[in-house]
Amino acid sequence: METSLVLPIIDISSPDKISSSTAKLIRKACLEHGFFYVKNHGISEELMEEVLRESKSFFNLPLDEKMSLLRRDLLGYTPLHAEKLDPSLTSSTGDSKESFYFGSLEGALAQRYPNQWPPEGEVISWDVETYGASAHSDYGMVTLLLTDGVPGLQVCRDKSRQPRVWEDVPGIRGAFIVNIGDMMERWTNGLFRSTLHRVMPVGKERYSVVFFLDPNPDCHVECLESCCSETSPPRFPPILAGDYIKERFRLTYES
Ligand SMILES: O=C(O)CCC(=O)C(=O)O
Ligand SMILES: [Fe+2]
Repeated sequence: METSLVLPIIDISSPDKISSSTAKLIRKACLEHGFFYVKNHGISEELMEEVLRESKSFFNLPLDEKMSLLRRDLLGYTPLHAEKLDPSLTSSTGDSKESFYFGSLEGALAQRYPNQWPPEGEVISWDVETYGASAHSDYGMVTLLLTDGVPGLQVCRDKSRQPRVWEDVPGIRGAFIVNIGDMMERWTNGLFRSTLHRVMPVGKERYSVVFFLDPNPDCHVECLESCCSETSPPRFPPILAGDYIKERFRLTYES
């Protein structure tokens, strides 16, 4: 059964003076759902709309131009059906989703993982395609999601329950949807929840822009002292962030 989920909407205006009550609200949302909205984040609606417009222009480029930017070392273009976010699915076709990944613009990470960009002035307009992403949780720490308002995103709050119960997460104009990723779940010993989610096709094109905040590749991710005790020992072995992400990508692209 699919219902709409009412997630907390957290006002983060004045981040320099973020009050302890706001921090408490964020903590509560991470404990309860691993998903919430943030509003008054300081990014203008014009900029959010422009980013969605540029995305449409990029994905409307001829396939051979997009393929010339094919994903190398995690970053670049991934064509339709190249990813299967739920590697356990037995169907042979991957997700009905095209992506363009880019990372840091400067610094050591940008040198290690160079971005690929289309030539300037190449992006034009509109296309019709349906995007879907099979059930998965995100790999990193925190994800910020901007959608064009077309529905499709659903979460499953209890991944251990069968059959899975999926609830719609509607977009809220001007707000970002925020969700916790697996490495944050590992750090907090499962206290902060990395919630299973998916995107259902809704019969029309849908654009989303996603920011994945990941630890640096050489970061050791292991249970924080404050999140474990004798009665609640670490549930996940320590991992190196770079190795973990690479393995998740491998499963996504090779299954
Ligand atoms: O497009 C969306 O709403 C979510 C996309 C997503 O879950 C992802 O890229 O990890
Ligand atoms: Fe996701």
